Amino acid sequence: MGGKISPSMMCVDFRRLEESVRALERAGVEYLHFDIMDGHFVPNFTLGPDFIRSVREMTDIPFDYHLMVERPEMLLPVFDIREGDIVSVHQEASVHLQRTLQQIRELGAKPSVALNPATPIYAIDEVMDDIDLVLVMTVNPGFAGQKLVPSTIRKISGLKERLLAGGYADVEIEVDGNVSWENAVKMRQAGADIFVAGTSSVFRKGEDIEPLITKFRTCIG
Ligand SMILES: O=C(CO)[C@H](O)[C@H](O)COP(=O)(O)O
Repeated sequence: MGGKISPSMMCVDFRRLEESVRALERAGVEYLHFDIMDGHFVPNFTLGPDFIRSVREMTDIPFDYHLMVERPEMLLPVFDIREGDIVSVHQEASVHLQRTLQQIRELGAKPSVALNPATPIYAIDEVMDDIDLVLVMTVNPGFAGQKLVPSTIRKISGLKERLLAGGYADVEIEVDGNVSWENAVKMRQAGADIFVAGTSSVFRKGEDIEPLITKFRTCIG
């Protein structure tokens, strides 16, 4: 099975939101990635619950919530989280990480831990039974259009080996940050399963989304 695509909704042209969602549906993307930033955990503010709910009314594509916020457990109730959605919380931001992951599971969603580039993979050893995914940040979170942190490619392959050796082959690896055509190929070879596609690949000024998604699929096939 090929890699899955989760387009970064902070990179959409908001003036053409509905049109973009329709194009993503036609292109068959597996998820929509919502970058939720609180101005504390990361130095930026982005998508809030009202915006995300308005997209929920447009489509049945499963949502991929990426909470780049402090104390994510406080915010879980404000989002319309549904069965089959992904919810990622940062290891660095959640004091009671295991409890938060359980809360996500109880909502019927797939619990995921996100790791900043400087966070080692062993930081999630004690919650391996509580997760369906690991989100490896390949840039420092906060802004689109950044350059890849090169050591994160090695981190993806290290994580893949650790998952296989530990009996967690079903845990998927998602990658986010400068997932360009070239970087996506390297990330796929290293073991990534789900690719957050942003300004580096499928959201380019003046270009149609569908052919860009088709091209992106050839990189993660
Ligand atoms: O979470 C993010 C940054 O924190 C964005 O999803 C991502 O970086 C956007 O993609 P690109 O790097 O391709 O512009």
